[in-house]
Amino acid sequence: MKRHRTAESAEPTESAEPTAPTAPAGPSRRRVLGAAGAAGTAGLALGAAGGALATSAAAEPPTALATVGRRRIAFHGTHQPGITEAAQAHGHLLAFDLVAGAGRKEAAALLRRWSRVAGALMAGEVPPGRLPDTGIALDAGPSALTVTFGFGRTFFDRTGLAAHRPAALEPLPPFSADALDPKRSDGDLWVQIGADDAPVAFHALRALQREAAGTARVRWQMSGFNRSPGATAAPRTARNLMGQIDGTNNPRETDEDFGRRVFVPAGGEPGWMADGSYAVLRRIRMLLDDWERVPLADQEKVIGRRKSDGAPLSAGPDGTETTPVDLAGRTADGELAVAADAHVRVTAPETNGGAAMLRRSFSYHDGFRDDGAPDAGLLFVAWQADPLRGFVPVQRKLDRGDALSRFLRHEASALFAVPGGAEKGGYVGQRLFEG
Ligand SMILES: C=CC1=C(C)c2cc3[nH]c(cc4nc(cc5[nH]c(cc1n2)c(C)c5CCC(=O)O)C(CCC(=O)O)=C4C)c(C)c3C=C
Ligand SMILES: [Fe+2]
Repeated sequence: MKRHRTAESAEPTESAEPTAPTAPAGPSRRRVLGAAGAAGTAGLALGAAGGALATSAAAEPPTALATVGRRRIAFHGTHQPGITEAAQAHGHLLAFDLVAGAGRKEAAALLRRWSRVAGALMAGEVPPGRLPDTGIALDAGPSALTVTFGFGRTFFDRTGLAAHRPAALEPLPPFSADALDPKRSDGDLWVQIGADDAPVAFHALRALQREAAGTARVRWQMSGFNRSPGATAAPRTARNLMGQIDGTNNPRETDEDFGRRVFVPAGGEPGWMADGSYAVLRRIRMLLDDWERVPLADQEKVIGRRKSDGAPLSAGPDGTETTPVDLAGRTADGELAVAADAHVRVTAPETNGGAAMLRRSFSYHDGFRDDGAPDAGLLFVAWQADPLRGFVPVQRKLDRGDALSRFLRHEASALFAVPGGAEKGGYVGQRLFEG
């Protein structure tokens, strides 16, 4: 009988193949469940709580996982996971602050524990931990889980590592449209979790939070979502909560300059950030009540693309999402086809001295505000080798005159240094702590 891919059993498919094998050799969650009651394996692996959870399961070999559960992404590698892969259906973004008395040694130990836990979780295994596993993700495969770790500006002072702080972590400049909540901004440490299954994502969140106890405390947490795999007939670019296809003109891994735009080069400063990247996070609330009153043709002018299929307004009726935008294109009346303040014109690399970033965002909905408006929008996450040559110039330009900005409120902001990936047997940030 088929089993899903685990560290012990490989059943590769194109989408399930990790780019590199993961190190932890913990028991597969489904294998543990299937073997419950047999030779006490489950009790050993899960502790008392997990063993109790598993006793009702039949001692049968696990059946094949459905597509969503099978997909496994490697934890170890040149870059951390969660940057270049398509954003998953469920995401959690969390910032932690070190607790009083926790310094460099404690932080390094935490990153070591977090890396072990993340590697196991991403392989679909029961994570090692100081407490018995919660069992939240029992039965499920890896489900494309990724866990990504970053360091905020304040981390370096608190750990005596100020001399190693990247210059790129200078605070972002203020923008006129900012209405930032400091309690939901910044932070010493950042964890980005994504998975195509909601319990798998929450399981990771709890496992990582529990490992932090005594060293770091959650400062803020935001949860988001994207379309579930399989919801469309074929994989499509995501839509945001304004209904637009969003992500079309992202840099592609096949672009000649992709690596240079997104990742810090070897030989870059500081040395420990080689192969790392900088993540800018903005919680951007959408004024959906206002937006939804705007007629379709005007909504399309705001962006510069058709809503139905994402084709640029500079293309004719046969244009598609992938038709290149012609910023000089004119309508029959001689007007610019993509308006002077259209979002795609204002943000295009051509109008920003080549500035580009990889956008990998999650939508969010956190209920309703006192006035009845949805508290909903975009957890905008932008990846770049240098925020001063990616996010900052583009946001400055948006601030000065972008048709979309009047429907948006930037409510939280953070910037994190995300080091390169961990080697097998190593941990994220090792070069910072030990280099
Ligand atoms: C500072 C950078 C950006 C912010 C903030 C931002 C917010 C934001 N964008 C959309 C919707 C769309 N953005 C699109 C394209 C696009 N956006 C940015 C940058 C920021 N967006 C860039 C660099 C680009 C690509 C420009 C290009 O090269 O053509 C699009 C069009 C489709 C696409 O290419 O992705 C949409 C739609 C929202 C809703 C939003 C804040 C909530
Ligand atoms: Fe945008």
